[in-house]
Amino acid sequence: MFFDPEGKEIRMKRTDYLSWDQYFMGVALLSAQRSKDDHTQVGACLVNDQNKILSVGYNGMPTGCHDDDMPWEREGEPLDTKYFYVCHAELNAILNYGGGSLYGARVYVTLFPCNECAKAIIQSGMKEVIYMQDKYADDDMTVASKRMFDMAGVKYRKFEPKDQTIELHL
Ligand SMILES: Nc1ccn([C@H]2C[C@H](O)[C@@H](COP(=O)(O)O)O2)c(=O)n1
Ligand SMILES: [Zn+2]
Repeated sequence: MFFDPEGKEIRMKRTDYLSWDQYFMGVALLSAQRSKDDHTQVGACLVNDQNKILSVGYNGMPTGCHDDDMPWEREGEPLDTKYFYVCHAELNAILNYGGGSLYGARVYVTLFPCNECAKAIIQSGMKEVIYMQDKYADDDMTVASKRMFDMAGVKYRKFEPKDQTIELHL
């Protein structure tokens, strides 16, 4: 605390608050922590142009398909891997939204959208993707996503964290 010569407290404006990007990516990261995927946890947070959170999601098995009864393998017989079954974070966030149109919204996602989610993002009218990781950048599905985003006028940019940690004090 600081005081003026009369001993009166000088109030300082707080500067250590989260930016909108940090806040929404923080929500996406927290949502990802709900995923049972032992290899890649993904979280997504949909936000409107007034910075209101519309929906969140994470990668998980469809409702009624119990996590413990489903395969989480990455390799092997296709039917015995997770890929045919798991619902991606972005798609869950889109489907979890019960409020009408997502036109003009942006999506904060911890991993760059695959081609299937890219289609859903475009078709639901969202206009911007802010992503954290792009670990499958060289895969055809990501190349296809970027090709579609470019053609459809959906902007995408990498989230650049100021710090590597977001602290939660409970
Ligand atoms: N944008 C994305 C990309 C992937 N996912 C999900 C789908 C799987 O659960 C996992 C990827 O598994 P991996 O091949 O890395 O073992 O992430 C998603 O939700 N959104
Ligand atoms: Zn996807």
